[in-house]
Amino acid sequence: MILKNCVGLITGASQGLGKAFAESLLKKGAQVVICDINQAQGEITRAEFDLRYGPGRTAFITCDVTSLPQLKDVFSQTVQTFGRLDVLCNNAGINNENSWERTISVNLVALIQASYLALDHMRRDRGGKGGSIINVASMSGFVPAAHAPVYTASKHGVLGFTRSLAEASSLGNYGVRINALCPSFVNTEILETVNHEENLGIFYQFKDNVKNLMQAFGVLEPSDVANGFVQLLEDDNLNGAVMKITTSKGIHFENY
Ligand SMILES: NC(=O)C1=CN([C@@H]2O[C@H](COP(=O)(O)OP(=O)(O)OC[C@H]3O[C@@H](n4cnc5c(N)ncnc54)[C@H](O)[C@@H]3O)[C@@H](O)[C@H]2O)C=CC1
Ligand SMILES: CC/C=C\C[C@H](O)/C=C/C=C\C=C\C=C\C(=O)[C@@H](O)C/C=C\CCC(=O)O
Repeated sequence: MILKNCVGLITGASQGLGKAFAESLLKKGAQVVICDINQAQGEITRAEFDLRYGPGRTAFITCDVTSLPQLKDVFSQTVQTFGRLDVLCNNAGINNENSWERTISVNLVALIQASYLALDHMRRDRGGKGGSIINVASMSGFVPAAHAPVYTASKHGVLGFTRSLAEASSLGNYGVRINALCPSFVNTEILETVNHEENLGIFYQFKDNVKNLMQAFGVLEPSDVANGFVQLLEDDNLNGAVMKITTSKGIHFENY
C-alpha cells in the first residue's frame, strides 16, 4: 500500500504506541484519525501533530472503544472528514487483571467490533476500495505471563481472530489485508501497571517475575515498533502475518 494520501484510523492513539503509529503515517503523507478515551491527551497530541505536520491532517475523536455506538460514530466521522478509510489499527489496550472482563472488552471484543466496521467500509466484494487492518497483540501471545493471565488470553485471542479473518478475507476476495503486531516490552505507560496491585490483583505477587522478564528481554521504544507497523502496511504480500518485534531479534515473523 502506498501510504501517501491514505486515511488511517488508530484506536488508543493519544499516547504510546498508537501515537507513534499515527505519526509514522503522517510522516508518509497520510491523514489520520486518532481516537481515545483520554480526551485531554488526545487534544494535546492532535495539536502537536497540527504544528508538526500541518493543520487538517489529524482529527481526534473521543471514544471508548467498548461502546459500539461511539465506535460506529468514529468510523462515520472518519469517512465524513476524510472521504475514505484505508487503514485501521486496533491498538487500544489495557492491562487490568482486577477488571478482567473490561480487559477482554477493550483488548479483544472492541478489536473484533472495529475490525467488522472497517470491513464494512473496505471490502471490495461490497463496493469498497480494499484496505489494511493491523491488530496489536503482544509477545504475550507467545510467552506465558503469571502476572497477567487474562491480558495474555486477550492477546492470544487477537492472534487467532486476526489469522482467521485474514483467511476469510483471502478466500472471500475482500481485498483487505489483516495482520497482527506482537511487540515485546515497550517504553510506554502500560508498563507502569506492573507496579500497581489494583492492576494485577491476586497476581501482584508475581510483579517481580515480569520485572525479571523485562530485565532479560529488554524494553523497546515506540519508534522501533512503528517501523514494523509501516512494513505491515507497505508490504502488499502480507496477509495473516504475525510480526514479532523483540530487542534480541528485531522484526521477525512467527512461522506456524
Ligand atoms: N507497552 C508494551 O510493553 C506493549 C504494549 N502492547 C499493546 O500495545 C497497545 C498500546 O498500548 P501502549 O501504547 O503500550 O500503552 P498506553 O497505556 O500508553 O496506551 C494505551 C492507550 O489506549 C487508550 N485506551 C485504553 N482504554 C481505551 C478505551 N476503552 N477506548 C479507547 N482508548 C482506550 C489509553 O487511553 C491509551 O492512550 C495495547 O494494545 C497494548 O496491549 C503490546 C506489547 C507490548
Ligand atoms: C506488564 C506490561 C503489560 C504489557 C506488555 C506486554 O504486552 C507484555 C509482554 C509479555 C511478555 C513479553 C515477552 C517478550 C519476549 C521476548 O522479547 C523474546 O526475546 C523472548 C521470547 C521468545 C522468543 C521467541 C521469538 O522471539 O520468536
